[in-house]
Amino acid sequence: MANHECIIIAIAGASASGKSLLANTIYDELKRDLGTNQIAVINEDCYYKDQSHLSMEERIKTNYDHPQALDHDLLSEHLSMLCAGQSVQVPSYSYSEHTRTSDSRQVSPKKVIILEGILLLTNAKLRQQFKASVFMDTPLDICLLRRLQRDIQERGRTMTSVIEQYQTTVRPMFMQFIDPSKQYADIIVPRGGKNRIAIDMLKSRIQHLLD
Ligand SMILES: Nc1ncnc2c1ncn2[C@@H]1O[C@H](COP(=O)(O)OP(=O)(O)O)[C@@H](O)[C@H]1O
Ligand SMILES: Nc1ccn([C@@H]2O[C@H](COP(=O)(O)O)[C@@H](O)[C@H]2O)c(=O)n1
Repeated sequence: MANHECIIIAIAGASASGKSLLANTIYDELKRDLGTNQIAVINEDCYYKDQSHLSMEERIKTNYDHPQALDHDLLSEHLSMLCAGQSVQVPSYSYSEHTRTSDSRQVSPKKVIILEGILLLTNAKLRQQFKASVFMDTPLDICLLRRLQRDIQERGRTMTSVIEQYQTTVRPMFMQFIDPSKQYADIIVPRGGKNRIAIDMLKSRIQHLLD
């Protein structure tokens, strides 16, 4: 597929603010009209830098909420390739191993790409690639409760480790990088990923851009 035009929508905001839920809801509802070949969700977390050369003790010390933890150059390159009609291999990431796995996911060019991730709006090069951007404005206490539950159930963490990480890096980096990046969003969504009016507005905007 050469000279492929694509619409990239970015969804940013705090950890556990409902980014994945919003991205996956829009994906599920639009794929019925567009077909699965025409829309994909890509998670910024897949672009955390590989740390296989570090010991587990060192990996645990990484600040995963700082922009430097992510390979935004590779993400930007992959978006350019997709928009140029080329397939990409999206890395696969393990939250329990704190590094990339040996797997990857092939993503072929799509008309619509929904990106979701905490630090997407902090990077000027990435921002230029987005047709529209969203910031999830969910209260931080709600995010913390959801993260606590999710990280213990799904990411192999303990209550103590989630609280420790939240105090040392997650909250400070939200204040330093993520919250200020809200200024770059086109749409600010309150109350999280089940906000029906926001879901419908974004779907309409995407349909409009496709027409
Ligand atoms: N509006 C909501 N009501 C109840 N639970 C929610 C809501 N939004 C998100 N969650 C739950 O909170 C957790 C984090 O949501 P998620 O969409 O994965 O956040 P993010 O992608 O921003 O980290 C998930 O377990 C999700 O099911
Ligand atoms: N090895 C890692 C990598 C990332 N994190 C945390 O993930 C959060 C971002 O993912 P969301 O799905 O919550 O948006 C981020 O706040 C990192 O702290 C981690 O704990 N370990």
